Amino acid sequence: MQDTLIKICGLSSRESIDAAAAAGATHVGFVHYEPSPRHLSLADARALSETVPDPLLTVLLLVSMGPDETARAIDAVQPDVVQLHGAETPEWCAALKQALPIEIWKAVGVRDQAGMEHAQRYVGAVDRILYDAPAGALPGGNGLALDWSLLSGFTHNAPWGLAGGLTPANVADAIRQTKAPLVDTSSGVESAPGIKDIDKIRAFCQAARNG
Ligand SMILES: O=C(O)c1ccccc1NCC(=O)[C@H](O)[C@H](O)COP(=O)(O)O
Repeated sequence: MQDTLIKICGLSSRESIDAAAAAGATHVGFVHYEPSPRHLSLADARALSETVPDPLLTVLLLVSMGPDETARAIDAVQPDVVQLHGAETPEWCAALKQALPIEIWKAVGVRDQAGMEHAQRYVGAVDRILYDAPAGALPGGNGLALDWSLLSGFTHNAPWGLAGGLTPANVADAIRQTKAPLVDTSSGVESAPGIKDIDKIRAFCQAARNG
């Protein structure tokens, strides 16, 4: 069986990137969304992404940005993946996927079975669907979990991942229950909003690898 992919999101320091790399994470996420405590300017996201060691992949998070702004952000940061975390439609995602040689992921907040069905509109339009809790104070990164039982018996027709409220204490259980091929965390490895905790990053990666 393939190892679970591990994304640590909302990083803002070289130290946390190095910790994620050393702990075996596969992806690191940079949030470009001004209301977020994890917001990075495009210049800061670019500077940090240049410090990301191979084979760690960089994910740029954008929220409901227009075409020109999106193109500017991607051009500035040069990520491996763009994670769209707002109201982006399947059509918009598909157009972006066609235009760019990088992966496009769509985060979708799901509350119930109908939400899971609705999310399937993105199959074929993106490279991965990331199932998250419904938006809270922020579109994502709220530390809220979705109902994992929605995923446990679900037939997936596209690559996917699990986000929302994952912590070092619950990630192994989440993987066992849902069989998620990728897990994503942000607030679960922080000591305060926007402040990553190196020990929690290590513990999360270890628990996910053993899950
Ligand atoms: O982290 C943010 O501040 C953020 C802001 C706007 C859109 C998305 C954001 N974060 C996304 C993530 O960190 C994760 O993909 C996901 O939502 C899990 O977050 P968490 O529940 O905190 O682990």
